[in-house]
Amino acid sequence: MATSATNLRTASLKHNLSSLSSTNKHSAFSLTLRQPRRKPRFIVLSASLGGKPTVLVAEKLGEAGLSLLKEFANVDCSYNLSPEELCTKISLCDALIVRSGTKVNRDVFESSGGRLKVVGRAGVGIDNVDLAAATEHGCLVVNAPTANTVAAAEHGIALLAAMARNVAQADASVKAGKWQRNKYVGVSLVGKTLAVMGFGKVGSEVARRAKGLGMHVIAHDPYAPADRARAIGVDLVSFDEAIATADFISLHMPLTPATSKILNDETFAKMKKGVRIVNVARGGVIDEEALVRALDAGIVAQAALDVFTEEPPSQDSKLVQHERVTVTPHLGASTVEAQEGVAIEIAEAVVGALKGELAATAVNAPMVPAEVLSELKPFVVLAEKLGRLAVQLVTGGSGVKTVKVTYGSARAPDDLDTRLLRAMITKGLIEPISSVFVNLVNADFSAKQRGLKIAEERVTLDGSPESPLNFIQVQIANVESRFASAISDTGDITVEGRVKDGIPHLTKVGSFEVDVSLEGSIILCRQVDQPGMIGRVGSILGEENVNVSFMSVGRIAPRKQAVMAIGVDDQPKKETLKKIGDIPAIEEFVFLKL
Ligand SMILES: NC(=O)c1ccc[n+]([C@@H]2O[C@H](COP(=O)([O-])OP(=O)(O)OC[C@H]3O[C@@H](n4cnc5c(N)ncnc54)[C@H](O)[C@@H]3O)[C@@H](O)[C@H]2O)c1
Ligand SMILES: O=C(O)[C@H](O)COP(=O)(O)O
Repeated sequence: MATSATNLRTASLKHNLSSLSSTNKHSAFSLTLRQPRRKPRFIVLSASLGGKPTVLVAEKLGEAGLSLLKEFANVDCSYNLSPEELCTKISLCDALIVRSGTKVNRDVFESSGGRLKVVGRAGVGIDNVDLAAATEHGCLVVNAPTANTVAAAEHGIALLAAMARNVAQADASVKAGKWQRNKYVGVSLVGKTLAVMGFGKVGSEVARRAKGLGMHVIAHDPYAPADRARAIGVDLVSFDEAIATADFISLHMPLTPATSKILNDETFAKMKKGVRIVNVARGGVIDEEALVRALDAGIVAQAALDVFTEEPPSQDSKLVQHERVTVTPHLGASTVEAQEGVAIEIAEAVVGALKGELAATAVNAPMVPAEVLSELKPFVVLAEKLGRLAVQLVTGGSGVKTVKVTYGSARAPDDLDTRLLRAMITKGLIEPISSVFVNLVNADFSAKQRGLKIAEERVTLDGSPESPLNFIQVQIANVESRFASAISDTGDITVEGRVKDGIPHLTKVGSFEVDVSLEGSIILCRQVDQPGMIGRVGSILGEENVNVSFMSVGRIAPRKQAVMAIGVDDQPKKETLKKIGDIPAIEEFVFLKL
């Protein structure tokens, strides 16, 4: 077997391993442990002793939700509070409910003096809530992820049609006393190709509706199951094919490091001249300055935008003022029906959390006693990072649907509870590709919702059962990889890791053994093994001031193919990665964020 023949040599260039904590924005919440045979509970209100808890509703909430809240709590509806006013009020509140317009930052949690126990986000995105601060202050955050899906999809379709027929521009013109019938000739939707970018809850509803309008719908979503797309007559295609063939592009992916400014000068240049763009996802997925350039160059004929990098955008924004751009003030979720639904969903979640019940829409997780965490903590970090790595290696195929996790342990099967580890692998697999937040409470629910099946297998090893685990292996079946060497003999994307001296390490990629600590980010290169490779890559990174934390090379045999794993503290620039790719002996490489 390739692995047993692998000759592992590790060039440890620099050890900067002081912190075990993961650097991604959600990981601070991932350390929720299930205590065996005990039902986990969220924090229970202490401030409500002897009376009803107080819920501050800081943005308008549907009546049905308010009624539910009032049955259980004193409800203070105070809208348009300044940051200072919010901080003053919060010390008297046990829960806070907001939409996207209120910044719930660290100051809010600090000002609460420990009384604030639950923040409810009446909607999907929680970009406006400081999750790290919430968890540090023992405050649970819950959201309402499903009730506004249809509203967002309908708004996408409304913008699509309004844009194609110049509705907003023509309306303004008539109101200004003009009658410009020739100026506002539109384009038809029927028979045109719509590319839905992000085929999740909202994207698939948009696709369904666009089919009804007679459009030819394609979709790009590397993680969506092909059968779900097929079921509504949509072809899943690559990113390049989607943007190059579309007459209309509608964006429905979450804002993640991978999707940030995914529409930029380079990608606009690949689009059909005269393409029309709709964005009801998040402003940050478009490079807004590049969009203005593409509009002025005639590449993009029109755009219709509900969301902006900064909200509200500045009044003199060239994009907002552009005559071929239609804008709305983040109205995707704003229908009477959606807001009633969201209000009920969030009120139930907040009341449940105040009672100490588990919430399926919990975004973070409760703090747990340190002694419970201590044994599994490094494996929890390892599990999440392996999930993150594995999903970032996927490029296509039938979607991420089947994941096999193998735990190698010397402990008896009932002496190792893997639910936390499975939850963290699920978190790692789902979060980089969606707007869903996963923790121990909602992991299985989130996986099921996405049609993701996680099969677990235990391999009982000889040796001392002192450590709970020897290794964790994560395999994704029926997918293609953007790093072909990550596919092992079984045909699956395979990554394996171990904990060494308390630090999680990546120890196997595909059939290649490597050894790199799972911190910062990782570059994987497949190369023809030869002298000087570590030095060449190391000096390119050094010249660009990218700090290398670890480097190792796993090879099948001397001078044959090898995989080099390089841990880096900083994100290399595109040009730096290109220089590495340009080294003749390097056959493929990939940059992965942990
Ligand atoms: N304008 C509004 O008021 C409004 C309302 C609701 C949702 N939203 C936004 O719409 C977006 C979608 O929400 P949702 O509820 O459908 O989320 P979702 O998680 O159900 O769907 C997101 C989809 O994007 C896919 N995806 C991830 N990375 C991708 C990539 N690089 N390329 C292509 N696809 C990728 C995921 O696989 C997933 O299927 C989110 O950004 C959400 O915040 C906006
Ligand atoms: O994230 C969401 O749910 C949407 O963007 C809607 O945000 P809103 O509740 O502020 O309208």
